[in-house]
Amino acid sequence: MDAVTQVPTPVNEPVHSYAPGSPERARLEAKLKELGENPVDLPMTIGGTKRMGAGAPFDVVQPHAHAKRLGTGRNATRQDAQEAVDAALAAAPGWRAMSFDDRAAIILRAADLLAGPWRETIAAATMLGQSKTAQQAEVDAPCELIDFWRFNVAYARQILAEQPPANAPQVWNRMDHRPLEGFVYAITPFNFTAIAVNLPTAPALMGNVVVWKPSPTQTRAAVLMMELLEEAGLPKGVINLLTGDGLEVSEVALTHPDLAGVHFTGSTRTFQHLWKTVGNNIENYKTYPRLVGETGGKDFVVAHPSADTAVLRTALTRGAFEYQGQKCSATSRAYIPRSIWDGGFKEAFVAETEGLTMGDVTDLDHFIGALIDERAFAKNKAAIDRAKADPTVEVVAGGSYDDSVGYFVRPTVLVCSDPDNEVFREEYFGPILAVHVYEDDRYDEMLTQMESVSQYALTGSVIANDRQAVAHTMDKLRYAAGNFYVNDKSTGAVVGQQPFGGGRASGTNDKAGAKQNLMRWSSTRAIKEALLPPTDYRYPHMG
Ligand SMILES: NC(=O)c1ccc[n+]([C@@H]2O[C@H](COP(=O)([O-])OP(=O)(O)OC[C@H]3O[C@@H](n4cnc5c(N)ncnc54)[C@H](O)[C@@H]3O)[C@@H](O)[C@H]2O)c1
Ligand SMILES: N[C@@H](CCC=O)C(=O)O
Repeated sequence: MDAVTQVPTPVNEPVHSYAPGSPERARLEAKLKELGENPVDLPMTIGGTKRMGAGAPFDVVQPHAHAKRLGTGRNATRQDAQEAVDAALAAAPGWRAMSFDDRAAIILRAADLLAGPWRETIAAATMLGQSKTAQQAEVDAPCELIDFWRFNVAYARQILAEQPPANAPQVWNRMDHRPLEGFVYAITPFNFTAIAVNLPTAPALMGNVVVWKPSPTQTRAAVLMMELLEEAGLPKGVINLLTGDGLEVSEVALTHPDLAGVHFTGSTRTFQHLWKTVGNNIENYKTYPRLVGETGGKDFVVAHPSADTAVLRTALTRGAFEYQGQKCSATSRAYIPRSIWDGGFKEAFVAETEGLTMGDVTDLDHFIGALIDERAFAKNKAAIDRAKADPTVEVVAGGSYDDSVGYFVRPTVLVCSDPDNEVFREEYFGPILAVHVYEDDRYDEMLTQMESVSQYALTGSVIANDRQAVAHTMDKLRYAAGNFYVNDKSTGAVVGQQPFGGGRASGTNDKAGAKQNLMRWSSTRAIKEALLPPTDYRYPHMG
C-alpha cells in the first residue's frame, strides 16, 4: 500500500485505582492467587521456539516472601546466545521488508491487549516478582508500557516522514530511514516491566531485530510479555528472549560482527563494563554499534527557605520511599534549610516516615514492599550499619532491617553534617534518604556544593515559592539532572510529557519513550535524484 497513513493520536493510559470493591481489584486478586500459587518453568524464546536450555537453573521468588517461588529459569549458554543471534539475523530481511504500518499495528495491538485482557495478569506478575504495590505496578506495566508503545508509534511515524526541506531545481531529495544492519542487544533491569519491554520493542518498531536479556528477578513478567507480543502478531525471531545472568550471552553478542546496537538500562557499573567490551572489540564489527544506556542516580530535592512544607514532606515521602527507593529517579538526598528543619518539619517528616506501612504486597493496604533480592538487602543493610557507626551521621527514622521472611528494610532517614559524605554520593537503590540541613543564608553555597558532589545527573527537584529562587536554582543546576521538577517529587516521569533520561554517569540521555531514542535505531540514507542531470562537465564561467 502506497498511502502515507496517519497513526492514532496517543493519549496517556488512565491509571486504575484498585479501590476496595472495584471490579479491577477482584480481577487483580484472582491473578495474584493464580500466579502466586502456581510456579512455572520460565523458558527462553529463540526464533519463536520455547526452550529451557541446559544452563544453570535459577529461581524467581517473591521478594516479600522469598520462600514462595514463582518459577524457575536457566542461564542462557553460549550456544543459546549464538542461536538467538542467528534467529534474529534470519528474521531481519522479512521484518525490514514489512511496512511500517504492519509493524506499528503489532505494537498498537500489543498496547490494546495490555490495556484490556492482559492488564491484571501483567500487573500481578509485576507485583509478585518485583514486590510492587498495586499502584506502583499499575503505573509501571500496564500504564507506562502502553504509553511507550502508543507514543513510540506516533514518534516513529514522524521520524519516517521526515524529509529534506529543500530541493534544488531539477533535483528531488529524499531520506530513507533504514533499520540498522545487524541485531540490537537489549539488556534490561529488574525494577520496571515497562522499561524491560520497551528496550527490545522500540528498536523492533523501527525495523530492527533484537536479542533480549531481561533481569533474572524480572523474568516472570518478561516471559508473560513475550507471550503477549506473540499474541499481538510479532513474527518469530524478531525478538529473542534469553534468560539468566547474561554473562555467556554477552560473550557471544558483544563480540559478534553483526552487533548493531546495545540498548541498556541498569547500573552504571554494568553499562561501563558493556561499553568497555564494545570498545575493546571495535575493530571486529561491520558497523559502529549504537550504545544507548540509562543508568544510576543520586537524585536530589533542594528545599528553599520559601518552600511549602507540606509539599516538601509529600515530595520526600513519595520520592524517596515509593517502591522502596528502587527507582533510578528516587530521591536519595535532600537539602533542607535550618529554619524549616528545626521549625517542626523534622518531627512531622519522621512521624510520617515511621508510619509508612510495609509488608507483603498482596495485602493491598501496604505503602511499600521488600527489596528485590539478597544482594540489594545486603547493600542497604551495610549502608545503614556504616551510617550508624559514622559520627557525622544521625539516624532519625528507620534504620532497621529483617530478611527472615522477605528482604525488608525500613524507610530510613539519615541526617549528615558533612555534605561530602558517601551518603550524598553513593546510589544504594533502597529506602535510604540522606538529609543535609544547611544554614538559610548559605543557599547558594549549598547549591554549588551539591551540584557536582555525586557523579550522577539523573533527576532532581526544587521546592520553593520564591520565583526568583526557582529560576536561579534551575539555572545553577542546569546540568545536574536530565529530568528536573519544580515543586514536585523527583520520580514519576510520564511518557509523552517528561521524556526520561540523565547525563554524566547516569547515561547517554537518549530519552526513553521519545523521538531521540527511536532515532538511535535508524540509519538514514540520503538520496539525491537528478531529474534533469547535467550532460557537459564544463561550467558557464569557462565560456
Ligand atoms: N536511568 C534509568 O532510566 C534507569 C531505569 C531503571 C533502572 N536504572 C538503574 O538500574 C539499576 C538497578 O537495576 P539492576 O539491578 O537490574 O541493574 P544491573 O546493572 O545489576 O542489571 C541490569 C541488567 O544487566 C544484566 N547484566 C549484568 N551484567 C551483565 C553482563 N555482563 N552481560 C549481560 N547482562 C548483564 C543484568 O542481568 C540485568 O539484566 C540502578 O542502578 C538504577 O538506577 C536506571
Ligand atoms: N521513569 C521512572 C524511573 C525509571 C527508573 O527506575 C520515573 O520517572 O520515576
